[in-house]
Amino acid sequence: MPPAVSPKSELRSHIRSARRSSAHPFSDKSLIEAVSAMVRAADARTVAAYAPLPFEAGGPGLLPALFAVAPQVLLPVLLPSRDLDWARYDGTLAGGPLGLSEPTGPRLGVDAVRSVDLMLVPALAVGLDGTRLGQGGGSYDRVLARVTAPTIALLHPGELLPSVPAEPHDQRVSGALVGATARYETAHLHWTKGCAIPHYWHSIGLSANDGG
Ligand SMILES: Nc1nc2c(c(=O)[nH]1)N(C=O)[C@@H](CNc1ccc(C(=O)N[C@@H](CCC(=O)O)C(=O)O)cc1)CN2
Ligand SMILES: Nc1ncnc2c1ncn2[C@@H]1O[C@H](COP(=O)(O)OP(=O)(O)OP(=O)(O)O)[C@@H](O)[C@H]1O
Repeated sequence: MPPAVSPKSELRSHIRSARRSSAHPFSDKSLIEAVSAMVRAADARTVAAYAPLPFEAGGPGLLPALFAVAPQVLLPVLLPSRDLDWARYDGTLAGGPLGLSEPTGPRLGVDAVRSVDLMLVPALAVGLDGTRLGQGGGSYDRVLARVTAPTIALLHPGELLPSVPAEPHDQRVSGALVGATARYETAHLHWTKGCAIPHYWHSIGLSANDGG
């Protein structure tokens, strides 16, 4: 008998192989433009972000753009427990476990994210209710439970799904920013029902639903 494959791991493989088989230059560019506009409109001082893995939404231009627009950017450092410590991004990264690029500065502790103004969250897929499918370490379930600021997952086109498989421990994101498919499109902001859209995001010309 073949080994049982969970619905989450099946969807992870599907999205990982889809990401590997097509580049998303318009998506990455539109995500970077939208994120920069959101940071400016929110006047966010401290933004928690991530160093995109190859094929992850945002691409190699995400951090340089954020560094230029946000006074302080925090990046995750994977702990042996799979919880996440945080350190300030100073423009340099070093190789970490699992092919990750991590910041090299002083570790600020797992609670440093409690005081961010905005969190950008890596994800493979998000459901319309905000349920997030990640890499499978359970790291962001722990992190999202600590964060009160808006939490926005960055996605490539086709990765915002009607629903994704959920388990009781899954923590939802407040929204998902989905990158564009063509040169002149903008990213689309999907806001999870029940989360109020901060007023400043109405003004930045993103295509968005109206939350709830
Ligand atoms: N850019 C980024 N940084 C991040 C995360 C993330 O999802 N993206 N994390 C989120 O929690 C944490 C790291 N957790 C991770 C857990 C598992 C794998 C993993 O299984 N990687 C696969 C390859 C993935 C692929 O091919 O796309 C592997 O090693 O086989 C990666 C990161 C913290 N930093
Ligand atoms: N709050 C938690 N504390 C400890 N372990 C947890 C917690 N939440 C989830 N986990 C563990 O992490 C495992 C993987 O969770 P899940 O499949 O939801 O990861 P994910 O959200 O896709 O991954 P990631 O956040 O790292 O990208 C779960 O099976 C569970 O054992």
